[in-house]
Amino acid sequence: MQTAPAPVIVAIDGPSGTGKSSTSKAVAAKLGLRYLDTGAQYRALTWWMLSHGTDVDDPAAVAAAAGRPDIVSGTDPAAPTITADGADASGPIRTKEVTAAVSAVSAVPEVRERITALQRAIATEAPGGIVVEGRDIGTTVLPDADLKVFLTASPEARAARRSGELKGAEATDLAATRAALLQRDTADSSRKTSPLKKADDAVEVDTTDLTLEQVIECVVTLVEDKQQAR
Ligand SMILES: Nc1ncnc2c1ncn2[C@@H]1O[C@H](COP(=O)(O)OP(=O)(O)OP(=O)(O)O)[C@@H](O)[C@H]1O
Ligand SMILES: Nc1ccn([C@H]2C[C@H](O)[C@@H](COP(=O)(O)O)O2)c(=O)n1
Repeated sequence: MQTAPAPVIVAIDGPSGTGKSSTSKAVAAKLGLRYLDTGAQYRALTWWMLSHGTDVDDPAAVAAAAGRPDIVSGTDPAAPTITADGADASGPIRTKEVTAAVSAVSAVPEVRERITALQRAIATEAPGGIVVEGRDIGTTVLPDADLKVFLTASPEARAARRSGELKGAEATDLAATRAALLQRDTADSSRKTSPLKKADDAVEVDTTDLTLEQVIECVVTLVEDKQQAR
């Protein structure tokens, strides 16, 4: 009788716009794994705080509200979902207001403690394995992951990619897009608790001159190599 392969845990980290979400979703779909977007969890909590009058610039107020909403992530890579107290947060979490506030909210230790516990529970319960993407997955959330990947890309490439997703005047303002993502990288890398950082044992993939399909293929091969080596 054949035994089912042991679940595989894949951690994908990197700065904003390096392709973590697109790559992770596609890799999970190809390999039959679950998928968790941890940035969406921090964004959903930020959205809930903004909608409930929490002063997101006051770490004490953020800490006090950190445990209040129920944040639930659906982990099907073909249709990931995110809700806060039952409300669909998938649209509102992509607004400029949430993007501008999420680094401050996610820097608060009580927020990280709560969201990290959620992430670990989801990863442990994933049947067959999971691809988890974020900033501190390989270093803090899942330090025993079977494979850790750290995606990078030049600021110019990342700004051009992000610009392609925006509409109207925002889409053409490459310099402003570049400045905003570098500002978020600086905040995420310099916070005290669990900053954005490459794990020592992560494989770094520079995606600047790679197509999305090439990056996906590269990560699928890395996962398959790990599975075969077990
Ligand atoms: N290698 C690539 N070549 C060209 N475009 C890409 C590549 N990888 C991703 N993209 C595009 O860049 C944009 C940003 O990608 P994605 O959202 O996956 O990045 P991310 O690292 O998850 O960003 P964030 O951390 O801000 O959520 C998307 O429009 C995506 O289609
Ligand atoms: N593991 C994580 C994931 C995300 N964050 C914070 C920092 C990001 O700026 C923000 C939004 O993430 P994105 O949707 O752009 O991937 O959430 C974090 O601190 N740790």
